Order: sequence, then C-alpha cells, then structure tokens
Amino acid sequence: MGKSRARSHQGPPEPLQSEISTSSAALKKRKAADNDARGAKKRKPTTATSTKSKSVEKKTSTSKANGAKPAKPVKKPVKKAPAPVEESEDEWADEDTGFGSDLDDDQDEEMDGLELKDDFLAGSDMSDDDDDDDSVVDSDEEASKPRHIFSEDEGEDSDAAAEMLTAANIEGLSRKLDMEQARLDEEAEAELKESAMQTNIAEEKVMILGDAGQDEDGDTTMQHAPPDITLLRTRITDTIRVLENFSELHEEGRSRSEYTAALIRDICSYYGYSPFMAEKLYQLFSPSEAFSFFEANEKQRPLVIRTNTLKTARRELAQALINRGVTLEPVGKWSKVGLQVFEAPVPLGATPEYLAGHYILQAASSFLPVMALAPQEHERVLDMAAAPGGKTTYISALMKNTGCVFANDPSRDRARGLIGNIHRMGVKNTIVSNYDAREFPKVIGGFDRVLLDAPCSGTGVIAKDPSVKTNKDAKDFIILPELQKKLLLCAIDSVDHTSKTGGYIVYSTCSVTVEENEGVVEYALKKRPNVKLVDTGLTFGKEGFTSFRGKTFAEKMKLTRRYYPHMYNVDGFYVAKFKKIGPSPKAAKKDGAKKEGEEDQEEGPVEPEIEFGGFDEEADKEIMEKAEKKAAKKKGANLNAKKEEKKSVDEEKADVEASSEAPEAVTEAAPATAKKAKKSREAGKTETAEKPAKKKTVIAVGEAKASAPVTKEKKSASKGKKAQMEKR
Ligand SMILES: C[S@@+](CC[C@H](N)C(=O)[O-])C[C@H]1O[C@@H](n2cnc3c(N)ncnc32)[C@H](O)[C@@H]1O
Repeated sequence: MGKSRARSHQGPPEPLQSEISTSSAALKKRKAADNDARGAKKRKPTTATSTKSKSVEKKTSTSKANGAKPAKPVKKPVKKAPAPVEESEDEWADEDTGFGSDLDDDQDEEMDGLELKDDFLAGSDMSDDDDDDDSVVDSDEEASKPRHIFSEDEGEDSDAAAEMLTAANIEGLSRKLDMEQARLDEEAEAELKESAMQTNIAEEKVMILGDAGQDEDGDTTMQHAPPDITLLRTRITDTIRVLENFSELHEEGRSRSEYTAALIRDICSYYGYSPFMAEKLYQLFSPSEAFSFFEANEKQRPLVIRTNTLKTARRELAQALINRGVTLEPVGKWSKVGLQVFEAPVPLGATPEYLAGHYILQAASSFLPVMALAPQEHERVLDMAAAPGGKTTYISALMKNTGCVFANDPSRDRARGLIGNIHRMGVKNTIVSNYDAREFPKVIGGFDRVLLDAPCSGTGVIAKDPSVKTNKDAKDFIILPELQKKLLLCAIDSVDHTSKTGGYIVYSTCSVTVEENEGVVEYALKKRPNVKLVDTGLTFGKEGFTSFRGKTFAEKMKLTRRYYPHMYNVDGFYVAKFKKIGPSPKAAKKDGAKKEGEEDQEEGPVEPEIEFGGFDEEADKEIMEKAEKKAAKKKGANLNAKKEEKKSVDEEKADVEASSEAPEAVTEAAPATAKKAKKSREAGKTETAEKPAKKKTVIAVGEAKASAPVTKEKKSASKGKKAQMEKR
C-alpha cells in the first residue's frame, strides 16, 4: 500500500492558505502542517507526454503521477463540508465533513482516529440489518427535502473480545506511525533547509511575469525557464496570490489573462498536464481551489472496502481482518458498510474473507450513486453500465438478493469481472447481459429503477489514472457527452413511470467536467419533459452548477451533487437523480426536420407504446410456473434415481447377507445388482443432466426470476447481438 494512501485519513486534505507566503518561516509552518509532503522526494518538472490509457475503474494503483512528490497545500481557512444531518454521537464528533478528519494532521488526530476505531469495534451494531435505511424515502414529496441517509445507529455495549482486538489494532498502528513520523521529520528538516536557501522572494508584490517576452504567437513568455521545482511551485502559489487579489498585487501593465496563462503553463510543467486538460480543469474552480484540486490529484485516495452484507456484518469482517494484522476503521458515519484500511500486511485482494466474498475493494465515492438510487427489495433494477460490478453487487445487497437486477455491460472482458464478482459475493438476483445500452429499452424496459454509471473521461480519478492528464482532447469532450446523452435518454425510457415503489433514474460519472455532467442532465431535461430532478438523498457534496462560462442550466441542477478529491478526499464524482413522472414521448419524428436551435443530436430510443420488452407480470408468472414445474420434475427424476439406487443397494446388501449363508451365490448376484444400480444411476443422470443451453442474449447468473416477453421489435433489434452472443 502506498505511503500517502496508508496515512491518509478519509477526510478533506488541507486546502490552500490565503496568505501564500514564500518566507522560510511560513514554509516551515506549511511543511509542519503537511505530513504527506514531508517524506516526498523532490520532483522534476514534467512535460505533457501521452501515456497509454488505463481503465478508470481498475483496482487501486500505487503509481504516482510522473514520479511526482505529493505537493504541499498552503493553508487557508479550512472549508468544512456540510455536516451530515442527525449526527450526534460523540465518537464521530470530529467527522463534521461526514468523512472524518485528516489523520496526517498531527499525532493527536491520529489518536482520535484510533479512538474512533475503539468505539466502532466496541460499540457498533452491525447486524444484518445494517443496510436498512428507513430514512431514505423515495416519495415525491420527500424528494425535495434533504434526507438523512447518513444517520446510523452503531451504539451498543462493548464486548471484551472486540476491545482486545481493537487494542492490538491500535498498538500496531501506533508503532508504525511513530517510526514513520521520525523518518518524515528528518526528511522534512532537510527539505526545509534546502528550500530556505532557494526561496528569496519578496513578501509583497512579487515579480512573477517579470520582463516576459512574446513568443511567435504573441503570447507572453517567461523570460527564464524555472530554475528548479521548488521555485516553480513557489511561482504557482505566488501567481495564485496575485490572481486572488489582483487589484493590489498585479504588476503594472499586466493583465489577469497574462497571469492565468502563466499559471496554466506552470501547472502543466509542475503536474504534467497537457495545456488543454490543465485549462479545462482550472476553469472549474477559483485559482486557489484549482491548486487544491491539482494537489489532491497527486495523492492516492484512501483504500476502502465495502462489506458484503449478503455474507457478513461489518463488525465481523473488521474483526476478521484485524486478526490478520489489518488496521482499519469505519469509512465515516455516512456509510454503514465501508471500512477504510490504513495498513494491510496481507494482500486485500487475496484474503480468505475476500475470496469468500465478504467484501469488495471499492472507492468510497462509488457507494454514492447506489445510495442515491436507493433500490428497494423486490424491485426490478437495471444497471446499464455495470462492469466490474462494484455497484451491481451493492444494489443486490441492498435488495437482500430479492427482486431482479439486470447488470449490463457491452464489454465482454469487463463482464467477466462482473460475473466473477457476482459469484464471489453470493449475488443471486442478477442477470448479466452484454448489450450496448443504447439498445435499451428495446431489449427490455419497465424497470423500477435504472442506474447509469456512464462511461466517462475519468477526470475525477486522475490520482488513480494519471494518463487522463494528457490523453484527452477537445473531441473527447464532444464524443463522450454525446454517448452519455443517448444513454441517459435510454435509461429514462427504460423506467416504468407507474412503478409503485420507484420510477427513478440515477446518472453518475467519475468525471468533474460540466460537459459530461450538468450538460448531459440539462439535455435530458429538455428532451424528456417527463422527468424531473429530485434530491439525491446525499447530504454532502457540492451543488451542481446552475451556470458555467456563459451557459445556464435549470435551477434544479442544484439538486445534483459534485464530489471533489480536494474537498472530501474521495474520487471526483457526479450524481444526479431523476424521477420519471410520465410516459416518454412516442417515437421521435423520423423526418429529420430540425427545429431552429435544436442540437444536432440523435435521440435515444423513446418509449414506444409497449413495443419494447417491458416486464409483464402475467407472462412472467406463466414462465415462472413452468420453470418451477420443470425444476420439480427434475427433482422427482432425481428422487426416482435415488430411490432406484437405494433399492439396488438394499438388494445388494441382502444378497451379501444371503451369500454369507451361500457364498457361491455372491459372484452371480452382486454383478447383477451392481448392473441394475448403474443402469438406474445412468437413467437418473440422463434425466437430470442439463440440456444444452438455448441460445441467449443474456448470461443468466444466480437464481434471478425475471423474464421479459420477446416482442417482434425486440427480436429484430437484438438479432445482431444474438448472433454475436451465439458466436461467443
Ligand atoms: C464507469 S464504468 C462502470 C463501472 C461500474 N458501474 C461499477 O461500479 O463497477 C463504465 C462502463 O460503461 C461501459 N460502457 C461503455 N460504453 C457503453 C455503452 N454504450 N453501453 C453500456 N455501457 C457502456 C464500459 O464497458 C464500462 O464498464
């Protein structure tokens, strides 16, 4: 486990200080406040080079961006996230962000963190009902009010065994932290001395742009290349200081855009972004917040596991892992199933508990869309882009393996991982399919809830996949939103607006760009007036933009939620929740006539009047009855076979007994009965043996009982797909 990850508590990293100072004293203070930077090695300026794209959903990576050292955020009045409602227990008092404090801040806080562990293990109640969340109500009326999905009742009497385990856990962590602290202190001292020697810039007006010349395009250029990385960093913070107090601090004759251009160039050099990506991400924030964001992307997010409540309870899992030397604690009061891992002497992807499906490695932010979806028992849920299944398996766990989850992903390779997770975690209510989700609802529709965790650029997970810094360009932010818009319309059209318990759609991405988030949601609101945005039920997270760089979005966009690594120490994420309030429009006009100002977007399939394969209770009932009869018949055949076999064995026994009286009879009688037994066994086998699987467009997993009538349209729509599947 990477150092920064291991030591990083699930909480907001320290943001940028408003008085950015370059004096050695201030630098010293800054360094003392940031443990993450202390052990870091000096980094070299980087240039934007293209690297091979990695999957944004891959498991945790320990690689650091271009060998970058985790840089030091400068202090600013700490912005706290809104406190989750209904948090009253003392042991969680330092978690007013909902994610806990930063373990790295100082030793005291480390000890606070340890006390949390103690309280958690001694007093938590992690019964099978952990996932019951009565406070989440998906009614229209309540949708407009914030709901308290983070309240959790974990208070119960301590038990001695848990305390002992906790003590062992604390001791191990303390020792390790002490040793690391000493080493970091030593390194910090050395780095401070070096920086003090190099830092010699005035406290007040700083000459950042200096005698900047012009390049051949007429852009202002730095006169000198940064002499070294410390000064480059200093210049970044100084430029931010000027931009945040421009009237007082800017140099005569220099414009804001000159400073901004210089800053973006420095960001590219220091963090290794392409100019396009640096600018795109910079635009989302104020200069100081952008700095915090870029800094946070240099640091791994905390390692989190999600308890599989289908198989165990969180406390049991925690104890089992502590017994293996793992140091951990609950991820925060907002989740009943997450555990943050600080140290693990064993590979977490290979413990007996992992192999038995008691947990899954899952980023904390990835819990959020499922919590917003709030699937209910016995519902029919579609997970449109499901692989590798972190969210699917969470959905099934919340539904307690009831109802039916359609887990779809067009990537066959990724679907393997999905199926693996489904089996490992004991999920039995899921059917895996392999469609391009733009084929829904023609494949099947009429769902109570749909989750669209859309394919995206991954700008929220740069810490995991630094290739995003350089491998995206302008066309990606046209192509991806186009796909996302189509998928979202299909998600909406796949929901049954008359669902008694649901009628909800959750759209999420692990990207922070507006094009992939508010832009997509706004488009869907325009194209589908039969949906409205509702509260996500997530009581933390920044509100979605209602305007951005001259574009205005629906006021209700405030109900959507943005998550940033620098704010909550989670992957960047976006979550929007819709309620479907009426049927989707009938087939869109096919004449291609476009209204003035209408975007040149192809619409996703609309909800044709029951042309798609919606759920049909009656047809389902019939099919289920047939299946049950078949199963009963199979059982009967087995029973008959067993009866036959037993009869043969009894006869054999009788023969043997008889043979003790007449030994010469054995040789004849035994083969005869054995033959009989074999024959009856074979008969049983033949009857119970599985018939060759029929050609299917779905890969059935588990024991989910769901079916859909195959309509003419469905047949033709999926013909090509079927052929593909058959080949496979
Ligand atoms: C962000 S990942 C999903 C992660 C998944 N929800 C989880 O929690 O494990 C996006 C997924 O979208 C899938 N995808 C890409 N294009 C798609 C399409 N046209 N229809 C459906 N899924 C698509 C990708 O294969 C990828 O697995």
